[in-house]
Amino acid sequence: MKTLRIGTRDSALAVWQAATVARALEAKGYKTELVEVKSAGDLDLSTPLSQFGSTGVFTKILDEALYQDKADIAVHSLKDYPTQAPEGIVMAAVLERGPVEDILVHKGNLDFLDHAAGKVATGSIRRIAQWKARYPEHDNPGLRGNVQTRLQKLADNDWHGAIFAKAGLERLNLLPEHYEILDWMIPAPAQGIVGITCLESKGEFQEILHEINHANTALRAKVERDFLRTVEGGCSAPVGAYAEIEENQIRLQAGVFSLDGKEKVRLENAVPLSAASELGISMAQEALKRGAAAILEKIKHD
Ligand SMILES: NCc1[nH]cc(CCC(=O)O)c1CC(=O)O
Repeated sequence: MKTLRIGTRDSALAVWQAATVARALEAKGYKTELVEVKSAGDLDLSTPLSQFGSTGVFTKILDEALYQDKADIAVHSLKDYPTQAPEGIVMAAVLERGPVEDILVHKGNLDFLDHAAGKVATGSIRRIAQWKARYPEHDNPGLRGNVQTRLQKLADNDWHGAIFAKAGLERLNLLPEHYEILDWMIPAPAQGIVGITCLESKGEFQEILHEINHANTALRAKVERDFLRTVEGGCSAPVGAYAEIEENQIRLQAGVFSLDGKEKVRLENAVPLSAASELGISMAQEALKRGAAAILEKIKHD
């Protein structure tokens, strides 16, 4: 078998994720090499992410690498990958989920949480909406860039804290001394999950990737992303979804939030594993009926 070319973005986190995929494949006896590419989302740090229009700003460049046969497979943070894969591309495997939580990195003093002048930086509309729901007086300065850049910006500014995915910091050994797990914040669908794509036409790569697929993680990701796909209708929306498998059941917690934090629809439901394929979709339909449709319509308008 020839060497598998693994496409990855060139950020430290992306390379860590791709190297982890490489190790898993090598443990199964395959040879690998990394092919690093830059993405538009990494190059233009001045534009807020929400203004790139559609989802997939980080991921298109790796889709291109597959189409152009520059890579055989491509490694993504699954939460950044569109819920509908582009024509001819399949999400062929996921690795076992890492930490799923959002965390608040702060400067050693949490007193600001009780004060109106609190400043907590994040570039994610899902995080802003949930933060505003809990701390309506606080300011949420925008924050973009890779993990190291964002930690540096926090250090350089007068902000009290900034929000991160625990997975990203832990994977790079950058978890700082002062942080709090935000157990009340619903994570992004598929947060903490590494996904691997290849061309649909390449059955041989799909079979290889199947060998490293983590089935439990794949099921949780499917339910969370089914919820997102059903509510979102293509735009990047403030949506959280978190699925857990317990014995023979799968439980989904999900939420859709208005940007000012004033409106929210939160749901939680558990069903037998045999009904997992319907759970995300039916809960999304329920959420839309209970007000999520109106929240999302307003966001599209503004
Ligand atoms: N949107 C950027 C992004 N994409 C994946 C991760 C971290 C790994 C993960 O959540 O799977 C991050 C950083 C963050 O959200 O703080």
